[in-house]
Amino acid sequence: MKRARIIYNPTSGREIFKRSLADVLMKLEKAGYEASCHATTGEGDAIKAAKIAVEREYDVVIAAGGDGTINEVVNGLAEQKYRPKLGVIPTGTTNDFARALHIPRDIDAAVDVIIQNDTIPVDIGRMNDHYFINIAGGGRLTELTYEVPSRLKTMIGQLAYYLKGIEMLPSIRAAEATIEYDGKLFEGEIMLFLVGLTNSVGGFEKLAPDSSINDGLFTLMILKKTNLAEFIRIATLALRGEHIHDPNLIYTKANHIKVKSPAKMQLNIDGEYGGLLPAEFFNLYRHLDVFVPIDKIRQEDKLLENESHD
Ligand SMILES: Nc1ncnc2c1ncn2[C@@H]1O[C@H](COP(=O)(O)OP(=O)(O)OP(=O)(O)O)[C@@H](O)[C@H]1O
Repeated sequence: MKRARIIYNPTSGREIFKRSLADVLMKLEKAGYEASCHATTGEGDAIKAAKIAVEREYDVVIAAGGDGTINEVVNGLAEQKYRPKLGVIPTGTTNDFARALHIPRDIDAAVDVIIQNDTIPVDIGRMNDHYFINIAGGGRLTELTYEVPSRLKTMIGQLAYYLKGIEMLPSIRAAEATIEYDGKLFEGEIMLFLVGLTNSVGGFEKLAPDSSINDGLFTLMILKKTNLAEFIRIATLALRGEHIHDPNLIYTKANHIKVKSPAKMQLNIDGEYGGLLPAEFFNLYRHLDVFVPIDKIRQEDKLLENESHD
């Protein structure tokens, strides 16, 4: 009998998952799984729980929560030799990873996706010693480091705030940066850089419209030094996916990226504070098998290859 471990964040989103837990366990049991669960207790607990699930050789780990919980579960799995297949039940406030994989937000429908048993191998990002599923990046935000506690939104999420008129926009300053990407070199003043895995991030659903979840490549975006008006103009274009040809932006694909700066530039990884530069990024090609609604995925040519069914 296959064994599934549910790791869920009881505080995620509107705390709806707890009420469905018994139904989810029963549904999995009916589908032939021996299922058990772990409720996370706070920051970092899902990492530990995922590592324990690896030690206990579960066949499947199901992360129920928002992107923060999935990020932690992936951080617990990514370095292990044996990696259980990953199921996702998106119950958070932000569910960009699930959206990119067309995993439904309805709990029952998300469990059905796992039961249907179709998986695809998905790329995972590594920034220094940490793993990410959606996006990482950096920019020089004067003062902001101290104003905003550790739980920063993604860089682009911050852009969304700025667009809504929050007064932090003027605190983005250009800084000198050196960015090496797959043998190419950029040197100059930048406002920010982003390293994306999925196409939709923090409400910007067309941020990287051509990104594939399993081609081994990041979408690298480098926004060169601009004035405030230009910055807002480009962010507005990004809402519509029309930023990618803008001359102020380098928009390209890369597998290995190194960034350094003489300035103190802060990093962000999947919406959390990620320390300061320098940073090195690796794309871990098809590193995790994730349950997906294969019919929906098939409609997207990009993800057609290498699906598996067992
Ligand atoms: N029992 C808990 N109490 C408080 N925080 C928790 C608990 N369990 C996990 N967490 C933390 O909550 C963070 C956010 O969780 P998650 O992304 O699942 O939900 P979310 O609804 O998207 O969150 P948020 O609304 O805070 O953005 C996790 O990264 C984790 O560190």
